[in-house]
Amino acid sequence: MSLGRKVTLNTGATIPQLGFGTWQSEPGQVGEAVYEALKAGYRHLDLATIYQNQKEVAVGIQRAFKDIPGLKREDLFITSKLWNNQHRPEVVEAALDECLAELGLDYLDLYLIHWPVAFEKGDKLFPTAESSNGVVIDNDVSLVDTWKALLKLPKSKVRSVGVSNFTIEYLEGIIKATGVVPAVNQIERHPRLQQPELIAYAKEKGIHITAYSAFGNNNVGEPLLINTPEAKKIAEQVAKRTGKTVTGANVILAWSQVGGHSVIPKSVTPSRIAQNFQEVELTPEEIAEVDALGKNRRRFNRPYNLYTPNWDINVFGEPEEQGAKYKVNIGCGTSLIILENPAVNAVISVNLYERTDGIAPHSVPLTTFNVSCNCWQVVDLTVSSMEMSTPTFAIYGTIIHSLSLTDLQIQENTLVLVKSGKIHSLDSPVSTDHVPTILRDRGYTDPVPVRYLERSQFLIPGFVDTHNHAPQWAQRGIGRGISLLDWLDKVTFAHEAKFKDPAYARRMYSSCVSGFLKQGITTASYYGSKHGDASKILAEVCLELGQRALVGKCNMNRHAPGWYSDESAESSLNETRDFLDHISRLDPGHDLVQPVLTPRFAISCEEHLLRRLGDLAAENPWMPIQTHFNEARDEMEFTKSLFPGFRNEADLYESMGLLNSRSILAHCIFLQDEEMTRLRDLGCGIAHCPISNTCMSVYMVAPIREYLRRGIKVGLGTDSGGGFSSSMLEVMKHAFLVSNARQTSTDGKDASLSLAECFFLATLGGAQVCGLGERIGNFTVGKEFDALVIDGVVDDGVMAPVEDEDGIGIVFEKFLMTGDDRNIVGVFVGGRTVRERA
Ligand SMILES: Nc1nc2[nH]cnc2c(=O)[nH]1
Repeated sequence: MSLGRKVTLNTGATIPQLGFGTWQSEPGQVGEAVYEALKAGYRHLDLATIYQNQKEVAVGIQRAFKDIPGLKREDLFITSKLWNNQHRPEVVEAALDECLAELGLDYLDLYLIHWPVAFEKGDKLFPTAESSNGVVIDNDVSLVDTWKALLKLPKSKVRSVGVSNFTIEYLEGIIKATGVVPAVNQIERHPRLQQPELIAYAKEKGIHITAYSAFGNNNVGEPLLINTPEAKKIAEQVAKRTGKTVTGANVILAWSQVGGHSVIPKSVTPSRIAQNFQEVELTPEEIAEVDALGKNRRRFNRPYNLYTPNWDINVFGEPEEQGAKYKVNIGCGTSLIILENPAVNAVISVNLYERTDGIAPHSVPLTTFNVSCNCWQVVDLTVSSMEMSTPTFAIYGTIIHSLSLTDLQIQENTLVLVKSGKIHSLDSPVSTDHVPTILRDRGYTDPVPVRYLERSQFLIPGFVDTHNHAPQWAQRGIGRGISLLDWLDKVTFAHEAKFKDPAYARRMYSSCVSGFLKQGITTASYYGSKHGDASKILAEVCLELGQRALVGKCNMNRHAPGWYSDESAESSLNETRDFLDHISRLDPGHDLVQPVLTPRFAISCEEHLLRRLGDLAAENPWMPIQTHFNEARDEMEFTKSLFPGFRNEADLYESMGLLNSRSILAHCIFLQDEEMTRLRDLGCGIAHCPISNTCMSVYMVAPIREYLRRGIKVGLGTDSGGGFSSSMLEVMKHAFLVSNARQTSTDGKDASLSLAECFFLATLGGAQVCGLGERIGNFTVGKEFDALVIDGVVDDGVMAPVEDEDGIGIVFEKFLMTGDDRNIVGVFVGGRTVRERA
């Protein structure tokens, strides 16, 4: 029998590792074969439009539904593939519809881009021109274009999307451009083409690998791998060891799944279909014997010079493909350098153009610089999207931002000019007629792209989340109404422990960071898990997706289960140092990502560890520090019992060298008078997290008005997962609500926070708490352009409707109180668009 193993994709769907393939299964046989496979127990079917047999496959599936008791659509995992003449974005959904119609299905479990090669769009599966004997390549549509189109496909029609025959370079390109990691890469893989680099890359990114041509290929006159004497010998050994009938095919199929991959053998012979399903497990020695079959590397499926009609394109970058005319058009960050006025040995001027649409270079040069050159050349440069210089552009419309706690500015008819990621100038009010003159006055003779906001739109600074536990992304909403320490023990540690697995970490962090960006959080101060490696991945994901972030490896060497605790103070420190080095190498200027020292809280750190972290803080006088501080009564009492020699938590952390103007102190519910004075004098910041504070066993309200009155810096935090919401709009509302409760409980002494004050705390206040007040938080000239385009009128939103008589102040209030991420239609970080709602 099959071992019935399934693995989880990065979309959360599960895929059976042993599947059934239909490539090269003739119509007339394939329907029967699929039916036999389903009867034998296969539940994963691999199909494709180009196999031209899907209508018959459909018959086999329907017959199986009738004959196999209890078999339902949701029991099957069905993959199909977009063919090469369907890459143009405008035809992708229609192609899927056609595929579903052929199969008689409502949805696919997985839809793949079959090849990183686009053919001319149209009815012909292999379009050819009279002038050549090869297929017509359409190199004006890029992989990024097609991938984006797949990402837009409705979930109702396809559950997961992925790619096939993609190299690392192509995967990198589409991930960098969209931030979305394909669920699957289906590749030729067998002992003679093991592809270790691609496998390692996929593991790190959380991409599942499905192997096709696992037995080799019988089109080329070479024996299938399963029929080689070596495979047969291993099969005999396994048969002897297990007492089962074992074929070479069983051996190769078992080998193919090592590492969690899936494999899709094809057969139309019922006995073989059934025998392939009799799975075996190999010992490490047997696996090594199969590995050894790979001595003579062989790729069987290379379109250039192998397929008929020929594909004149270099897909895998292998020596055999060097003569190909075309290279794959990846799309992301592919820029053209066009040399102007070239002269031998002269310094010449170069314009770097961004290729924005995959069709033609954008007409606006991103930047101009000089190089020495001694020949004519046009160079194709590949630059990652983050490395690419940010374009100059302007936005015209209403801007809303805070200059201070009490000064909210609503400025209509404003022109914001953004250059090199920063706010170059801000003119207000100006009429649209004057925009060209202003840009000329600023020295722009070439056209600068200007985005004119619509009447329902306005610009606000990006939100700053001062307290966020990235590894709690999947546990949001779990475990309310219990005490903090119980919640950590019963819910949280087990969730965070999963980040030991880098593939899980990458998958979860990609989802988390893009989820926060979508909600307008352009800066987050993240606690990682205790794992240094996973925390590095978190920082990498922030960089890749373009989010500004403080990222910390959580220090915790006691009062947590052994399976989720740093081994010792020393190992905790070593891992932290290694983590800091890594981040400094990743982003040496801390332009986007910087490390933050993160002792979880005093309960989880021995005194020695706290002191040594204090030393690290002193050695790195720029580095922020974050911890939980006076969050709950049980936590405070336990801390006191562990550190009886200190008057309070402020005294404790200050003595350890962890309290200064770089400290971000989460919660601060119960501060003694002396502590408030110390926080103010030392310039510490408070991360106010009203959602989690009101979700535990006790309803806790931090006296924010008092802190503000005393001049202590305050920002807002989602505290996502302790807080159930990852939306700063929700946090602002809660901040208002709990301040209202506080107003009542203090008989009006602590006035509630106004909406404008909450907005300040979510933007500039948060930036100040994170030590970024000079760089972001509002639209002061010279600051980096971290901004959100808000639209009060979106088709699919639920914000209170904007009425004709509503002034912009009312629209803003409606957005803060009733809007959500659907109203956030554009997100910029450092002048780069990191999110755009279609
Ligand atoms: N809210 C919250 N408080 C903590 N104190 C220590 N760890 C945590 C945590 O993960 N969340």
